Amino acid sequence: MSAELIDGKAFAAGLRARVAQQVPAFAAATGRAPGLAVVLVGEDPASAVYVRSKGKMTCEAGMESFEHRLSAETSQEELIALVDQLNADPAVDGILVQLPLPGHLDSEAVLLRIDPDKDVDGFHPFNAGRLATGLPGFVPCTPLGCLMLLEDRLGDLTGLDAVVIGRSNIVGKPMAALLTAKSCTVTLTHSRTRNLPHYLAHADIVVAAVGRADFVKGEWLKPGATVIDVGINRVDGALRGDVDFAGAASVAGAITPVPGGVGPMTIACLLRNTLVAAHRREGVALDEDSI
Ligand SMILES: Nc1nc2c(c(=O)[nH]1)N[C@@H](CN(C=O)c1ccc(C(=O)N[C@@H](CCC(=O)O)C(=O)O)cc1)CN2
Repeated sequence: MSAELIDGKAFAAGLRARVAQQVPAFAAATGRAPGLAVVLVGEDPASAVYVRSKGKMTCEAGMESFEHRLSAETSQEELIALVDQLNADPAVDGILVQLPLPGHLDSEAVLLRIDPDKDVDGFHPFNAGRLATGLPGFVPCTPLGCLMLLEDRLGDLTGLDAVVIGRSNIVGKPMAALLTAKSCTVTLTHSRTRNLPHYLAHADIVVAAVGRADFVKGEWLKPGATVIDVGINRVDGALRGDVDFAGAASVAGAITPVPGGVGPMTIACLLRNTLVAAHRREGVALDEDSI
């Protein structure tokens, strides 16, 4: 392996510490801590683990955690009623509905119901539009975390060739928008792109978010490329990324591991977005770029 390992776990710990540092001043100004409400419907084991971590890390940062665990049989009306209640609650600055929802629920309608100014997941179409047009809003946590890791390693991204693999609303599309805003030349590819290696051969930055274990091969990469692996695929009980790590690590300049790369950044960025939401809602000044 010649590639440098990008330690997302360590970077995320630093980000959570920077968030925590800001909480006492907010509390002094407003008489309360920033509040994050997380809604889990059903018993998906991975979701339950993520929700538990979110609650724990929210409290560790000195913020207020409101956890709502609903049964798998919860109706659309019940879930919408809870979102309405959280929208109206002044102690709640951020609302997150853990995905995926059970199949009988309409995720799009639920996400649309969240107050865009409390949408710390950045999934509401208002926030997607704000990102696409360069207006301040909330950026989805996983692509925001990827961008932070890229800027930490590469500094100014201007002019770099970036290939994003995957066109989901949660990762691929916002990732492409963020890199475009940083003046990269961005190619958004996906599982049906013809001749993916052709695009990767020129890419200084590769963000793989396609949801297929070991999909990206080392020989497709430009030597020295920075590779961000968003994939979390469970294969025979083990976690695998979307990138064939061993092959890629012998060609890339730097690469995120799975686990310990992008994953921990997701929750750290959620805490960051909650802190930002709280300050914006209360009209308290915050240097958002310093966090
Ligand atoms: N409403 C949302 N739902 C989901 C999101 C999201 O951002 N908002 N993202 C994912 C799940 N997720 C957070 O919710 C998440 C995924 C992975 C990690 C993480 O730290 N992963 C570890 C490995 C953990 C493991 O063993 O499973 C790592 O990569 O090192 C944190 C959060 C889908 N749903």
